[in-house]
Amino acid sequence: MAGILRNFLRVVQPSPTRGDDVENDAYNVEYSFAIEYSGPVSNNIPRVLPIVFDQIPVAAPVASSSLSSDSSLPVVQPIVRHKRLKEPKLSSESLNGPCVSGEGESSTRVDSSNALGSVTGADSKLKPCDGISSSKLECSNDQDNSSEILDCKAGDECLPVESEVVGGSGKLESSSKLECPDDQDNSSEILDCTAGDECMPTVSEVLGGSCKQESSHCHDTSHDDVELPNNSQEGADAGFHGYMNPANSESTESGLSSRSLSSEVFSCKEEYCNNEETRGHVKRPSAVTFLEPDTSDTVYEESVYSEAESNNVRPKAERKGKKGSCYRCLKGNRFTVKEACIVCGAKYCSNCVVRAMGSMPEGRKCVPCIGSRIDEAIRGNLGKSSRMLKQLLNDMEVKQIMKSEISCLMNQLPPEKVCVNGEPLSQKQLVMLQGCPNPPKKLTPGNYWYDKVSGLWGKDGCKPCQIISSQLEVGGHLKADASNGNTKVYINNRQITQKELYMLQAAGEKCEGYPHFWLSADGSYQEEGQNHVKGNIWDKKITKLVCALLSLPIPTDNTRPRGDEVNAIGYNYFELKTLHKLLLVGDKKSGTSTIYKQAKLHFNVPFSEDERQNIKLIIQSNLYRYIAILLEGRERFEEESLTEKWKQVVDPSSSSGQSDEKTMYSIGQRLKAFSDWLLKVMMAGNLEAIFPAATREYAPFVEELWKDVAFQATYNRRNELDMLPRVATYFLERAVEISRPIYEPSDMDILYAEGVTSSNGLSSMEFSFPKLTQESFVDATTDQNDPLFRYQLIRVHPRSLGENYKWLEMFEDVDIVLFCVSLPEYDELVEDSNGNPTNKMMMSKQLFESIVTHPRFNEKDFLLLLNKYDLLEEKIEQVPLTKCEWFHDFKPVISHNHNNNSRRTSKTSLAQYAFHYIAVKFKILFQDLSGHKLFVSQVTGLEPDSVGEALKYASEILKWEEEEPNYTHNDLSSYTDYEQNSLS
Ligand SMILES: Nc1nc2c(ncn2[C@@H]2O[C@H](COP(=O)(O)OP(=O)(O)OP(=O)(O)O)[C@@H](O)[C@H]2O)c(=O)[nH]1
Ligand SMILES: [Mg+2]
Repeated sequence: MAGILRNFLRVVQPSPTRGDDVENDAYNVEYSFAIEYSGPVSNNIPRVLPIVFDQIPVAAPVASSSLSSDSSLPVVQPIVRHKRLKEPKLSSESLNGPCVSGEGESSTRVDSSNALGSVTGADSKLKPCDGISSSKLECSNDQDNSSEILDCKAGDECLPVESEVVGGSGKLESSSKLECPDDQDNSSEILDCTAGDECMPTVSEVLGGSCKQESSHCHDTSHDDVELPNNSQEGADAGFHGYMNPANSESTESGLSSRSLSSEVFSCKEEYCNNEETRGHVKRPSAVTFLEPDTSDTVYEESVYSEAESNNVRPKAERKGKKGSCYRCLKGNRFTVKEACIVCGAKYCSNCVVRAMGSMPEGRKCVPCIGSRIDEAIRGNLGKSSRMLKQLLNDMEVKQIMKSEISCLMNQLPPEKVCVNGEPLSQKQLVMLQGCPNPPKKLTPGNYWYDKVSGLWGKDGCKPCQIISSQLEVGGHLKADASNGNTKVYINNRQITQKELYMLQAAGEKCEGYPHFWLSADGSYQEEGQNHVKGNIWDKKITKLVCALLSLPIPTDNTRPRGDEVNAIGYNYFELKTLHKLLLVGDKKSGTSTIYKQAKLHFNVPFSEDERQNIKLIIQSNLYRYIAILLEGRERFEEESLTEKWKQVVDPSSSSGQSDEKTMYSIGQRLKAFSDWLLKVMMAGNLEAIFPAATREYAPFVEELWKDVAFQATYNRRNELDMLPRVATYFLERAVEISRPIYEPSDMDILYAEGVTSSNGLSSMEFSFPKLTQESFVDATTDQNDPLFRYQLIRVHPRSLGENYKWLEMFEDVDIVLFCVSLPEYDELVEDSNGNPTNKMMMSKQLFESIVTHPRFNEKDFLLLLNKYDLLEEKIEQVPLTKCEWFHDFKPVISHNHNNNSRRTSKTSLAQYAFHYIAVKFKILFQDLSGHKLFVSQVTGLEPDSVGEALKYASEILKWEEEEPNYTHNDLSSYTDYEQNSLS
């Protein structure tokens, strides 16, 4: 048996005895098997005691706010040093951690009343570690239960690790061995903590909280010996776990690897615990510092900081390196992708981010910033992970970090910084506000007004921006001038703004005589002093549309409070939806309505039954218009033919010499009567008035016409009819089917149909991108592929913008403008307002300039949609781009190799050249007008994917804008997916 095992398992004997032949010994290993012991039972047999996990002391994070308020909790009082200490050595021999000797978790209470901030105990005292060489720090436990805080002989100024304060006695040697001899007899456990092993909290352990128990093993003062083998593995070699402890990769730091989550809050890492401030990081006031050993044994307490206070002082990053470089390694430039600390703003490159931020228990904060308040300016970015993190960590870790970033106590909004109706909120009120079914979105510090009765909510001095749950007991009394209205019309005692007045008027309220209204949360309203409800403003569709256009809030299903839910504590920020507004605008026939409809179909935003019925009637009306154009053409063709015939009759050389009144374009009596009537109606401009009502009645004529030879002959020459739009062919091919009463328009019919969206010039829809699958989570370019991110696409026709585009003001809060230009219009003419023929591209350019320079659109993002690319490809071969004066210098260098194979390529490239050229022209124009960068996308409105990608691109731009602090320019340009069709 042993022989067989020997063959399989070549075991090298661990320690060959002196004099033996090592070579032979390697094959002389004997294997023994356990056999049942039947001898006498002795008390001396060593037993492994079961570990009761509940009794293992755990270092838990203590909220600073609770520390300050609860005097029963032990607090280490801060001590400010007098003298600047010597710069420490950053070598494996440097000693960074002071040791706090304590008895055990029961005896290591820190008394907040202790003037010296020392550890309490019968004979608490602080003293430096005497007689320790620069490479060795020994901290022995005191048998008499006294606690000692030992400082380093080497003069290193150190902060105590909280876990050490809790009870760490140890001996630290240059070999990174930490020995903790315990003189107590009752200690019976030997726990070896291997750095990077169980003592090393991984992200998931830390976040899961499991590491607390394990790491606390290392600090249990009852342990005899704690050994930490040297872990000098560098950087990437150390892997992710190595990253979690910066010390592991750069210096030997005993004790660090055994720190729990809470210990990281008061961490004492190589960079932070010595005198050297974190590179690029202005160190926040030390909670506890120690005097140099040679000055005195006495430690002075001078600080007035409480921990909570110090937490409120937000550290600011100071750049040590050149502009754009990483704050830690000082390498890189502004193109280097970096992650920013949400507190101090220090930015770290991908090599340094995990080292600088550790396990990120409070999200993306560099270690010294843990426990500090976030920069309020970037509150909106909390929980939005960056691509860098997704590349460095796995998706679960990223999710957990983002969750902690959003939900950890320290990152919550300070209640006193939110004033509602002039009064700062209490913690309870803030929780109530954020925990209600419909809380304010993106709440940041500031002054707000809240109409408790209707639920209207807005920033002080501004129109309402949301309808939140009503009847919440938060803030003071609503003031009449809360929203700075000047209309003399009041709602619930607040003078409303002009936009709200428009909304009331849209709802049918004349508002004559400056009335005062009571508006309740469900939308019902009545005039003050009258006892009957006048109506419900939300019942009318028009009110909602007007609100959407004026950026006024409309109620959601959650608006009404539901008793117990109002007071619910805890809220999930992930569930807050963000609505981004996209304004789609372009000159006439640029293709905006096609893009709008395509978006509806692409994102499965259904057309209601009513809408479908309307669309059906529009398509049928359009059909009669196309037929009328053809019939008009038929008349012309008939006349031309007759003239031709007469010419032949009078021509003596003609063989027949006979003529009749009929040509191939002549139609029968019945159809002629119909044709005459239809043309008369069209000339009188009554087509839209008579149809669609007459559609059913005249359907038989359509069928008859379509079968008629003369009509078919005309149809074959349809390209000669300027009035007939290209899209007419699509419908005329199915004229008989469409004219029938049972006709139901398909999605394609809706897409091609003219006039579906332009009846009032305004349309609006909401959509979101499809949810990501689990696998694509990490690879996803953004988080926006999440149904929680919602977008509102508002399409507006320029004719609805009024004189001098004054109604553009209604769209002041859109997030991005999608400006649509029809590419093939470069040679087309249209009459301008003075009746002069003008190039359509120049008209588009004019409209573009007007919108870009509109004061309300100064800072807006613009995405230029260069539409109808398919038509450009066709046209550019026939008509030079230089037909448009603006494009006079278009001189592409095209290969002259015109053999058959290269024909297709050269055609494509000419259109591509033209597209890029036009894009650049607009970019330069935009840069001149606004000083900003114009984004450009190539679109073919009739292709669903093309529109989908353009909208995706718009969403990416919005995302970049939001994440700008985290992304550098370099990062933005790496979205190569979109660069194929888009110019950024
Ligand atoms: N071939 C092609 N035709 C397009 C494309 N986009 C729009 N069209 C057609 O262009 C015509 C005008 O498009 P619309 O979407 O109605 O243009 P608009 O901006 O709404 O203009 P108004 O009708 O004045 O409101 C329609 O017949 C569309 O079918 C495209 O990408 N390719
Ligand atoms: Mg249209």
